[in-house]
Amino acid sequence: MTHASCFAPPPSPTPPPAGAPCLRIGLTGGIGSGKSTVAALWRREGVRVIDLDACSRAVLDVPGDGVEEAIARFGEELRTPGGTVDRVRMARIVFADPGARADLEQIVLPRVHEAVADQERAALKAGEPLVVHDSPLLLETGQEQRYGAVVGVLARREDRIDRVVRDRGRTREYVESILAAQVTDLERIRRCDLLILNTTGREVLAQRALRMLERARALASQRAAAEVPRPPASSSVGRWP
Ligand SMILES: CC(C)(COP(=O)(O)OP(=O)(O)OC[C@H]1O[C@@H](n2cnc3c(N)ncnc32)[C@H](O)[C@@H]1O)[C@@H](O)C(=O)NCCC(=O)NCCS
Ligand SMILES: Nc1ncnc2c1ncn2[C@@H]1O[C@H](COP(=O)(O)OP(=O)(O)OP(=O)(O)O)[C@@H](O)[C@H]1O
Repeated sequence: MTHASCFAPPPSPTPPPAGAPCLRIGLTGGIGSGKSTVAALWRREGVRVIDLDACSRAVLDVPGDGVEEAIARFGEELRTPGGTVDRVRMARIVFADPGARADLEQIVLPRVHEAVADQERAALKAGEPLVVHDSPLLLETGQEQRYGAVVGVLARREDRIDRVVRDRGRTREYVESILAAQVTDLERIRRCDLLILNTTGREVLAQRALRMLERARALASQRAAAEVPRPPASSSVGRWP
């Protein structure tokens, strides 16, 4: 697994630093699972959500040192006329080659980490009681111990493929190449504290998302109050509703 080396978790368990937002919840899920939809619903409830995919996109979509490092590694032919990185070509390269993907992660993930830390500081300054990380690679990068609760979103493989093809105009092959780079659903079930099943329509998803927000908040509060570290993955099996 290449992710961990460039996005190494801090020593665990990590108590929040003095004055830090007291609760931190992780929201994760594979491509097209509905994680951003859940994040949007939580935002509408007034929760501060930090979007790690957005932080990641900002590295390659804004001309600057991240773009230059990526171009130096992958070649001038990936530079767009606007001076950013051609994401479609980059996706073709890195989702076909784990070594290339590891190189890109070495460039992007430390910058994502910095952007997240900045946003956490802003949340702290604003006195937010809760921060959610919408973090697609939370499990792949072994970050569970940083969170009071980890919520996973699951959906059927075929629904996920159909939705990304339909809503983002990408090919089935693109989605499948990304699915192969992410942890399996079984692994998500094993390692998340709570799961949201996105297996029907948007209305049901909205109800489940709101219910799960309260459960996650309660679990994180409970652990914080008891100063109980998050248990290792094996003991979270079977804890989903
Ligand atoms: C390869 C890139 C340019 C492709 O861009 P594109 O616009 O096609 O995809 P987008 O970023 O919207 O991601 C699409 C899906 O792939 C997932 N994904 C992105 N990077 C990775 C990765 N390294 N491993 C597994 N899944 C990934 C995303 O979570 C999302 O579900 C881009 O995904 C990227 O820069 N990835 C490396 C940085 C990274 O690991 N980001 C993950 C979030 S911190
Ligand atoms: N229950 C649902 N019914 C219909 N469409 C849905 C449902 N849930 C999500 N979608 C749609 O499926 C697509 C994927 O959802 P979303 O963007 O929330 O997934 P994601 O997990 O954030 O994906 P990614 O990690 O690739 O960004 C979106 O276009 C979203 O509007």
